[in-house]
Amino acid sequence: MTNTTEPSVEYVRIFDTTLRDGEQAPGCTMTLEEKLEVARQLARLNVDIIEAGFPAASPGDWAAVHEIAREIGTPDGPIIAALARANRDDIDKAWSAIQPAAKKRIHTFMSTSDIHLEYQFRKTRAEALQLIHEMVSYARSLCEDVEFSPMDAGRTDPLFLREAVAVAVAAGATTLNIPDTVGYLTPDEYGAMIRDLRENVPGIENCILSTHCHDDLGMAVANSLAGVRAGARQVECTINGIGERAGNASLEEVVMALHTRQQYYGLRTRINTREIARTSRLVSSFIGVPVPPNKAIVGANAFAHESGIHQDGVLKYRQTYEIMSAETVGFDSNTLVLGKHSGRHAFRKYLEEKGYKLNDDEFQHVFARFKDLCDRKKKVDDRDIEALIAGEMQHTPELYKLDHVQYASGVGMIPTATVRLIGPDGQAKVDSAQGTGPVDAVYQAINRIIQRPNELIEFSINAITEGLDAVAEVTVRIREQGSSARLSESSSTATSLTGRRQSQQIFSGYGVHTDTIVAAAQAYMAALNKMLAARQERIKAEAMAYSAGYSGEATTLPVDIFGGSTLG
Ligand SMILES: CC(=O)SCCNC(=O)CCNC(=O)[C@H](O)C(C)(C)COP(=O)(O)OP(=O)(O)OC[C@H]1O[C@@H](n2cnc3c(N)ncnc32)[C@H](O)[C@@H]1OP(=O)(O)O
Ligand SMILES: CC(C)C(=O)C(=O)O
Ligand SMILES: [Mg+2]
Repeated sequence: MTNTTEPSVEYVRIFDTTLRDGEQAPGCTMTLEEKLEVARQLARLNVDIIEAGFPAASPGDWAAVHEIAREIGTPDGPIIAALARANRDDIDKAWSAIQPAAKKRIHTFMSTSDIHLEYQFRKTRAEALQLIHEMVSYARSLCEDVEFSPMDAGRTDPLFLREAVAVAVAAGATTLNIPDTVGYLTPDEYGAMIRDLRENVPGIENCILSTHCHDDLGMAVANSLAGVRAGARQVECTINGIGERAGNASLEEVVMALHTRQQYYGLRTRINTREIARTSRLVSSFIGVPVPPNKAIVGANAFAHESGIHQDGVLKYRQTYEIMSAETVGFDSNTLVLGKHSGRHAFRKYLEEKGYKLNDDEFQHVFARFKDLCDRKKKVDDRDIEALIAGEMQHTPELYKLDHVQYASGVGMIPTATVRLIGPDGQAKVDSAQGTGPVDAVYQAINRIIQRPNELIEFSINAITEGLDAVAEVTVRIREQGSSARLSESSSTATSLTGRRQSQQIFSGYGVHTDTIVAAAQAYMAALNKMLAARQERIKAEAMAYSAGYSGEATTLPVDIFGGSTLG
């Protein structure tokens, strides 16, 4: 007898059928190499039994089972099982395929529900019992570890189910797997079915009872756990819950329920839970079926918190909103996702982790802009936040504030824009202009208000993130025109007072917004504000120099430093 058939109240065997029932799901077929890789990972996960396939289905299936038995079925490795219908040929193929494994199991099955017997098999109950007896005996004559499944047990007359299971036990089955093949039962019913068999089938106490639940009504995991509560000590399940139709009980959910609620179930598995996430990713990538984000245990959101209240709680004490840790199932850590529902605690923590040092004002300002961005953009990621902070870090003196921008442009239209700026005196100034395009129109309208001649020497636009709601990042560089000032960006005002002609100063500005034209307007305003602030500084410095007795040529005339009457 193998170790899996030793009775143990404490221990639940995990029978993984990803490579058999899982692979039966439409679109989930795997190549031999992929199956082998999954089997390697299942061994790392430490499952007790790998159902490697259905060798009679095709030569390819036989070869895959054989290869898995050879490589993975080591003495310390899992039991390698193969499925066979209740006929000699299938059983022979299963048996030959698992030969290389140190620990082998033949899993044979036969329907017991009236609906299957009458319509699919065209057999009487008596004929079915006879077949079960013959084929389990035959399998047992080959292999000491034989599992029998009464297919569609969930819809089988309970008294006949007792009889069928009793026949299989008498014929030498060591594991009795009770499938709810069509996912019809509720947890109460499934648990009662297992309990009934446990209490009424002679000899069952020497066998392992097993669950095999399908998810047609979304109850596969709950049913499996009800079976365990009723005495089952093997659970058949699949990675990510893949399998026929709506799938099987998901391995990760069953295992983590037993792990997390250990006190409730009083049971353990041998699974190395830290391998769960990796196994899930591997299977998902091979079958090309993504794991839904809200999938329990392995979904991208399973350990992610976006809402501010939850983030605040988790930051203060993790268990406030987590019943298990992400690390336990093999993720690096839980995540605090920054988004529309995030609060200041999480945003501050994020900035700290990224090494940003913002003072309180900057923080409040960036946070407000972040929330504003979240309202306009579905997914705000690191790059968006970097852009927001870069914008904040510009420290541009906002002499003129962009208060309103509106534009109209399109085929057959003359691009037109209206802008409203709040000036240094707090007064709103509105103007409109036409341009060669919407950006040009906006810039012309701004120029009409500020009236500070400048040359646009660089305009670059970049989509920071992907998608239609991407954030646009605009950088502009302008050069002041018509001023007698000839200062390089790095030169000091004192140097200018020497009257030496130097390269004209260049000012850059940066804007970020989901509306490209608004980002362009912000960038231009940032550059203009820098230009005006620099001019203001120069005027102040010259005034100080004159009052201190300087008598050389003036570079800037101290008239209205902001507006249109400024002399150049
Ligand atoms: C609930 C489950 O998951 S059951 C497992 C399902 N898995 C598969 O079906 C694996 C992939 N299957 C296959 O490749 C093919 O169906 C094969 C190779 C197994 C059989 O193919 P075919 O011989 O062409 O038969 P087909 O699939 O059309 O019909 C199934 C036959 O098996 C019989 N059968 C089904 N289950 C069993 C069983 N447990 N014991 C004995 N016979 C069975 C059916 O009655 C039918 O027999 P019939 O031809 O005498 O009517
Ligand atoms: C072959 C059996 C165990 C099965 O997959 C089912 O009945 O769902
Ligand atoms: Mg099944």
